Amino acid sequence: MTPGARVAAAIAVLDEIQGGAAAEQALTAWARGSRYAGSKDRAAVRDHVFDVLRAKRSLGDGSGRSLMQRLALREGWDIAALFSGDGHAAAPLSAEEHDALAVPLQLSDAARCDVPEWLWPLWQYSLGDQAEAAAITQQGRAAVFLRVNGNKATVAQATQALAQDTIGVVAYPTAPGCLRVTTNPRRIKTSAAYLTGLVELQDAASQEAVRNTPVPTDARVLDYCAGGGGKALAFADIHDATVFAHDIAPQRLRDLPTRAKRAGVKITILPTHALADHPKFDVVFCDAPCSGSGTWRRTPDAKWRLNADILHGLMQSQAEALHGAAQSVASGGILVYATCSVLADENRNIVQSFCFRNPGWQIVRDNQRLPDAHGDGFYTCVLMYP
Ligand SMILES: C[S@@+](CC[C@H](N)C(=O)[O-])C[C@H]1O[C@@H](n2cnc3c(N)ncnc32)[C@H](O)[C@@H]1O
Repeated sequence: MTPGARVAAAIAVLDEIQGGAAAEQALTAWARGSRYAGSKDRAAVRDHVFDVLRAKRSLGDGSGRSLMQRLALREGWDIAALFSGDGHAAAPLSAEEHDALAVPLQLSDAARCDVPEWLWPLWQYSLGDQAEAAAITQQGRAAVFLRVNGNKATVAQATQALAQDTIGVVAYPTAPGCLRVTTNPRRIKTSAAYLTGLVELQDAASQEAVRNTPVPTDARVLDYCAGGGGKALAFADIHDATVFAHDIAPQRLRDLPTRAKRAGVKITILPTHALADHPKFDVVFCDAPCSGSGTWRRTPDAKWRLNADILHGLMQSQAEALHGAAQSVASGGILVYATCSVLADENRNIVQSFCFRNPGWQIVRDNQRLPDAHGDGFYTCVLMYP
């Protein structure tokens, strides 16, 4: 596909999304109907679509065609070449489109920062003087990070293995075992280093959260909201602990045995009925469901789908998950509440209300990490019942 044809394809996909389709579904449907598109074409179209979605409001929130025109303008691309009408490229700009593009958009602060209008007051309340910077960071792409599985390889060995699949990485100063991918991130899942368990895809902020959790030697650790098991795998790798995984939705755990085998670690899955009778744990990590507002660079359409009702539902789930997780903490143990959100309503406010309703629990420390070049936004709070 020519660059113009890729832009035209992105316009069609964006029109589907603007019409209500989910981004991944719209991209999959386009790929299925476009067998001529190779992997590089699919990647390029996906990049266009996601680049627009991260900044949809500041690009005018119009049709796919106008969004792609504004993206091209912002990026300094040759608009006449991309909208040439040649082959499968989109039609040339009309005189009206030229005129419209020449006029800067009048944007509210929320639109300029690509935050939903209804959320802007909460965003500002949560992030204070970092509100604009954190939002603007999420208009761009996120870096890709790997965790070297210390059971299987050193950083040098993993780096060398990745290089054999032409994947470039740099070791990351903030966390031992953390690598930032510099070239060919799309090859990771088919690389020998990944398939043999030398590395896991995991954001630097998640790695940091697990690494910074105070885990006594030989502790029993429960990943209470384990989902795909990313945190459980990291606990088993980073800490000298026996690791258990639980999730209210057992089907979410289905890949964990395979992942654990690949990583060469042991993780015991505990279904809900087994948890109540199980001896309690020294550390319970509660990675609660959330808006993902610290990860919107990677899931930008989630930003635009969030509304007040959904947020309220998430806050109820968070309170329930934290309350449930607390039941499994052994006397003298610790409870960690975590989300990949930056909103106070999903983070400190949930923990404070839990402490208010459960006297005795105390916050030892909490940390709100904001999205930046070094990882996602992520909140952690360590609690104890002294
Ligand atoms: C943010 S995801 C977890 C991501 C996972 N820890 C990882 O690193 O891949 C939240 C998970 O919490 C689970 N969940 C929601 N409410 C729960 C509850 N009350 N008890 C246990 N798990 C819950 C959801 O099914 C979901 O898989």
